[in-house]
Parts: sequence; C-alpha cells; structure tokens
Amino acid sequence: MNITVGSSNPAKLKAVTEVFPESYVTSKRVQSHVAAQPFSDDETRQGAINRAIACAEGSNNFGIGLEGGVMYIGDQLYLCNWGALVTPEETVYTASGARIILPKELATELTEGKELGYLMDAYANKEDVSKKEGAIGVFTNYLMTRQAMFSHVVTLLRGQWEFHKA
Ligand SMILES: O=P(O)(O)OP(=O)(O)OP(=O)(O)OC[C@H]1O[C@@H](n2cnc3c(O)ncnc32)[C@H](O)[C@@H]1O
Repeated sequence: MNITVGSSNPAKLKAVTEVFPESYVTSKRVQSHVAAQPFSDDETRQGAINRAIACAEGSNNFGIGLEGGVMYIGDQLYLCNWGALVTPEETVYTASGARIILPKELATELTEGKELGYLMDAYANKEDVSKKEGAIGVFTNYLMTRQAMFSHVVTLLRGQWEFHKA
C-alpha cells in the first residue's frame, strides 16, 4: 500500500517504514493546524489527525500524522505524542504514545512560549534532538528513543486498521 506521512522528521518516517516494511512510504509537508507547541492531549491528537487527513485527501493513499506535544496532569507537565492513520475511505484511527514527565525548568520555559525542540537541544547540548533520540531518549538515559516510541504508536494504528478490516 502507499502511505503518505505528514512530516519529514526522520524519527517519524523511520517509525512508519519499520511498521509498514512492505509499503511505499513518502513524506509530505502539511499543516497541523494546531499550535507549533501543542499543550494538551486534545490539541496534540488533533494535530496528528489534521496531518493524516491532509496526507490522504485527494489521493488513494493512506495518510499518517504523528504529533508531539505536552500536557498537564495536575501541576506536572508530561511529554505526550499522538498518531493518526486515515484510510483512502476516510476512516480515522488514533493512538497515543508513552508519556514521560518533564523537568520543572523545562515546564516553566514551555509555558513562557518556547518550543520543546529548541529547549531539548539546549538542555542536552546537542543538535536536532527532536529528529533523533527525542526528549524521551534523553530522559530515559537512551533506553527509549523517539523513533521506538513512534513505532509503538504506528503499531497501534496498524493493529486497529487490521482488526477493523478483518
Ligand atoms: O517536522 P515535524 O513533523 O513538525 O516534527 P517536530 O518534531 O518538529 O514537531 P512535533 O509537532 O512533533 O512537535 C512539536 C514541538 O515539540 C517538539 N518536540 C516534541 N516531541 C519532542 C521530543 O521528544 N524531543 C524534542 N522535541 C520534541 C518539536 O521539536 C516541536 O518543537
């Protein structure tokens, strides 16, 4: 099958090709139509859905959107991630990824309007953390990576689609 992913972020694209090895996967720049830094589960999930719909529409392809964000539980800020798969028949499947708490100092800067990608590079003293290990990599001592986390999300999407079409 043909899959269009609404991102050129390698951590996201590799996750999709890992879970759909038999498919032809391409990437397309699309709008998420949510804030550059989503701040709730709802907003992050909506960003993933919007990207997936934009990828699928006008084609016979499956669309996949993957979106990173943050969300509060009480007064603690967590990293959250959502994925959406849209079929050519326009059925939408969604799934979320593992959450991990973010340090208080990052939470303060995020609420001041800075983006997590920028903050993580400064925090880890590295470049393009969001395209590589991700915040989840840094804060798990690299036992987890952003690609592995998104692979899990994409597996949940594929599994739901297979269940419903069976
Ligand atoms: O190119 P796209 O697909 O937009 O990928 P992105 O990583 O830049 O964008 P996301 O929409 O997934 O994430 C929103 C913002 O949060 C940042 N972000 C999200 N998850 C992150 C992570 O695990 N590590 C570092 N930055 C992250 C990201 O860099 C953006 O600034």
